[in-house]
Amino acid sequence: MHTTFLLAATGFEAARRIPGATDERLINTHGHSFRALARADATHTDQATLEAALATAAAPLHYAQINDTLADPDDLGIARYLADSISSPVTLALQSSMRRGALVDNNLALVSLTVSFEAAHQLPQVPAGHKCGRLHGHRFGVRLFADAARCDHMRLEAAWQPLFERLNHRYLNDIDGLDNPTSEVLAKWLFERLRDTLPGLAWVEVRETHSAGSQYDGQHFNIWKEQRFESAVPFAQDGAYTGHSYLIRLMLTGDLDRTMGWVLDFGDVKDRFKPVYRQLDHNPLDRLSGIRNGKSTSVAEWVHVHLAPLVPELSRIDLYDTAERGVSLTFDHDMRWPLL
Ligand SMILES: Nc1nc2c(c(=O)[nH]1)N=C([C@H](O)[C@H](O)COP(=O)(O)OP(=O)(O)OP(=O)(O)O)CN2
Repeated sequence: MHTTFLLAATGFEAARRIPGATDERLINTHGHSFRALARADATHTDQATLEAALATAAAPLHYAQINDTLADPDDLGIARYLADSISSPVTLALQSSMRRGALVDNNLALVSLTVSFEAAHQLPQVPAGHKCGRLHGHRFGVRLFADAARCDHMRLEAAWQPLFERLNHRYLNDIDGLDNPTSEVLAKWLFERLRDTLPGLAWVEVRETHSAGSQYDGQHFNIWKEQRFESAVPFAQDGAYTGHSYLIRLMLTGDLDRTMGWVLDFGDVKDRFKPVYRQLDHNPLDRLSGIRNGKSTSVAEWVHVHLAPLVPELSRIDLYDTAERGVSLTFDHDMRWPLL
C-alpha cells in the first residue's frame, strides 16, 4: 500500500517589507525570487488542477508588492496564503531565498534555513578500495527545520553560526563525535547540538553531494539518492512522443548500521537501482512491460514494484518529469514530510 502525492512548483518575483521584523533588513522594501512547491494527495485532485490552482494563487503576487495583498507578508504568511488559496488540502513549501523558507502542512508550520560548509573527511569503516575511504571533501549542504511558533529565521541563523565555525574548512574526523563522519552521523551530530539551543527543532538535513543526503529528526534516519534518466513518453492522443530528463529521488528509512554509520551506502542504492534504471534510461517508458502508460505515477509505481524487493528500506519515491511537476509515492506514513 502506498499514498500517491502530486507535486507542482512555481516561481514568482515580488517585493515586500515586513514591519516589526526581528531581522531589521526586512523592514525596508526588498525583493525575492520566490519558489513555491505544493504537494497534494492524488485522491483529492489531479495534476493539471493542482498546477492551475498554484499558478492562480501565486499570480497576484507576481511582480507585485506582497503587502498590497497580504497583511502577513513573511515566508510563513505567504505559504499559508498559497495553501489556503488552493481548494484541495496541500503541503506548501516556500523558499524566499537560497537560505530561508517556510513549510505549512495542516496544523504544522515550520521555518527553514538552508546553509552550507566546506570540509574534508574520510570514512574509516568502508571496505578497502571504496572511494569514500580516501581523504576527500565536500561542500556540505545543511537544512534546518523548526516549529514556527517557537523559532524564527534569526534564531536559526544564530544557532547555526557556532556550528558553522566548528565545521567549516576542517577535517571532520578530528572533531569529537565525528570519527566516522557519514552524512547520517553528521545529521545526528548536528541535531543533538542544536536541540538544546533551538526550540522546536524538527529535523536536520545534510546534503553530502549533488545527489545524496540524509535527514534526522531525533528518532528516524532517512537517506536519499537521486538520479536522472532520459526517456521518451507519449503526450498526445495520437501517441506522438515527447521526452523528459527525469529526476528520481529514492528515499530510504532505517536504523544505522552500527559499524558503518549509515542506513545503506549511497553507492549500494545506486547499484541496486541499476537494473531498473537501465530499463528506463534512453527508452520509451510506455513500452516497458507492466507499465500502465507513460504517466509519472505509473512510472513511479513500476519502479516501486521492481525496486522494493531489492531495497526493503525504500520508503518514498519522488519522480519529477520537469522542475515544476512530479509525483511522490510514500510507503511509510512518516514520509509525507519532510518535503525536499
Ligand atoms: N548512506 C551513506 N552512504 C555513503 C555516504 C554517507 O555518508 N552515507 N558517504 C559516501 C561518500 O562519502 C561519498 O562522497 C558520497 O557517495 P556517493 O553518493 O556514492 O558519491 P557520488 O556523488 O560520487 O555518486 P555518483 O552518483 O556515482 O556520482 C558514500 N556512501
